[in-house]
This record gives sequence, C-alpha cells and structure tokens, in this order.
Amino acid sequence: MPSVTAIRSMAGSESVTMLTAYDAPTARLVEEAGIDIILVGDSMGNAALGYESTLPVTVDEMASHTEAVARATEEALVVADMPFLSFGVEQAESVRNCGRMLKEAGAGAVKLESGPHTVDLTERLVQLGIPVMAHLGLTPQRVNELGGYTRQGTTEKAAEEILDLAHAHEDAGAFSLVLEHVPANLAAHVTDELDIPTIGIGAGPDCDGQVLVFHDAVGLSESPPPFATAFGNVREELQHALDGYVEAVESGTFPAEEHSHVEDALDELY
Ligand SMILES: Nc1nc(=O)c2c([nH]1)NC[C@@H]1CN(c3ccc(C(=O)N[C@@H](CCC(=O)O)C(=O)O)cc3)CN21
Ligand SMILES: CC(C)C(=O)C(=O)O
Ligand SMILES: [Mg+2]
Repeated sequence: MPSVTAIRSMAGSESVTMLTAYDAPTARLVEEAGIDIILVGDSMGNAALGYESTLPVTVDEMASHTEAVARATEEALVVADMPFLSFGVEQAESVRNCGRMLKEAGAGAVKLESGPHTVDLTERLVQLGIPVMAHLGLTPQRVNELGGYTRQGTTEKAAEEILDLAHAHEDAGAFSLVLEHVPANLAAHVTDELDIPTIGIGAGPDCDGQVLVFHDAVGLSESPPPFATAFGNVREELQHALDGYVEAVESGTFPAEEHSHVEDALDELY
C-alpha cells in the first residue's frame, strides 16, 4: 500500500487517482489499472446494496466490504468511508468504529464527511494513528438537510466556510481532502491554499486528483450524477452477455458437447 505520506507528497506534483470498489474482483481490476487509492465508498449503499441513499449503510457492512477489498489489494491505499452516524455521536464510539476499519478490515485510512463537528475528531484519530481523509462540499449524508444532491459553495459565504473548514482539517492532520460538487474556481483556490492533496469529484480540473464511483466510471450506473463521465459501456456489455446466455439455454446451444463429459464406465448402464 502506498503510505498516506506518499499520497500527501503528491500535492502539487503528480495526479492522485482514486476510484471506489466494494468487492474483491473489482478491487483487483481497479488496482491493475494503477489506481493510487481505492475508496470503499458508502456509495455502495445505492450502487451495490440496493438502498435509496447512503444513509442506511452500517459499520458492519462497511467493515465486511472493506475486508473484501483489502484482501484483493496489494498496491493501492484502501480507504474506508465511514457511514452515516458511525462517527460524530460520541467521540469514543467514533474512534472505535474508525479503528475497526484498520484493525479488523485492513484499511489504511478512513474518510469522514467533514464539518465543524469533525475537526477535533480528526485530530484525535490522527493522534491515535488512524489516518483521515476529509470530505467537504456536497456531503451526501446530509441529503435530508440539503434537500437534494445540489452543488455546494456557490455563495461567497458558503465558499469561505468550505475554505475555512479545509484549513481546519489540514491543521487537524487530515492527509488529503475530497471536494465534491463545488465550483471549479473554488476547488482551484482551495487546492492552491492547502498543502495536502485535494481530490475532486464534480469540482473541476484543478484539484490534485480525481475520484469517481466505479459504476459511473465504467458505464454501469443507470442514473449517474451529472458530473460523472462513463469511460466505457459495461452495462451494455453485460446486457449483451446475459441475453446471449438466456438465448443459448433456451435454444439448447449451451451447454455444447465441449462443456459436457460422458463417462465411459456408465455408458452401458444409461
Ligand atoms: N453512483 C453514485 N455516484 C455518485 O457520485 C454518488 C453516489 N452514487 N451516491 C452518493 C452520492 C450522491 N451523489 C450525487 C447524486 C446525484 C447528483 C445530482 O443529480 N445532482 C443534480 C441534481 C441536484 C438536485 O436538484 O437534487 C445537479 O444538477 O446537481 C449529484 C451527486 C454523488 N454520490
Ligand atoms: C464519491 C466518493 C467521494 C464517496 O464518498 C463515495 O463513493 O461514497
Ligand atoms: Mg461517500
């Protein structure tokens, strides 16, 4: 795994690449592509577990999927995305939940959807040896408060708040910062101001790195966010394969002779 120190040192020089993965075979593919960081995102709530949002994802689910990803990963840094209310209620409980991801699940760091309430927690986690990736801008766990997945930091006041919180989390010891669905000029400014790398999603081209949800990036999502780009059409490929399977079974062309074994010893009997 690249250390979080290696990731931190990429700020301003190399591009940091990050993608989500929620299972072992996906993690293997993502790693083979040379991705720096694999995020076991709580987006698995909607992308893989069939929930409407990320809110129902549990600590046990995150630990289980992080374990699967970590087992399949050798080179990339594995980051566990802490689910809604797994942190922030009480500090001791937050620390234990985050600690589990390193101690039991094999992650190298955790990500917290950040706000004024995560500054002290970030500092405490870093003190204990739990590296923290911060996340500002659109924080989807606040969807009920926000009323939708809308662009954040669009007024001077909101932009200043994001900049201040970015500084506060860097000072608290976060090793990197995700900026989600914010204006490109704000993201560029935050990137300029911080020493730690910024990793953008819907935040323009001037962050130190980029992240996307795997399903969006490969063209598997039915309704990807407007800021995502599909670099392939995996959904169509899968549909084609599945249609082919159904067709072959129904028409009797699968299994063919080469997929079957006739046992000579049984030939006389049956
Ligand atoms: N597959 C997937 N990709 C993601 O990037 C992602 C998830 N899932 N789940 C958690 C959050 C939710 N995200 C989203 C989802 C929708 C919009 C979106 O459609 N935004 C529109 C409409 C906003 C509104 O009015 O509600 C926009 O124009 O901003 C943005 C980010 C990003 N995250
Ligand atoms: C999109 C990234 C940043 C995320 O938080 C997730 O996948 O859950
Ligand atoms: Mg997330």
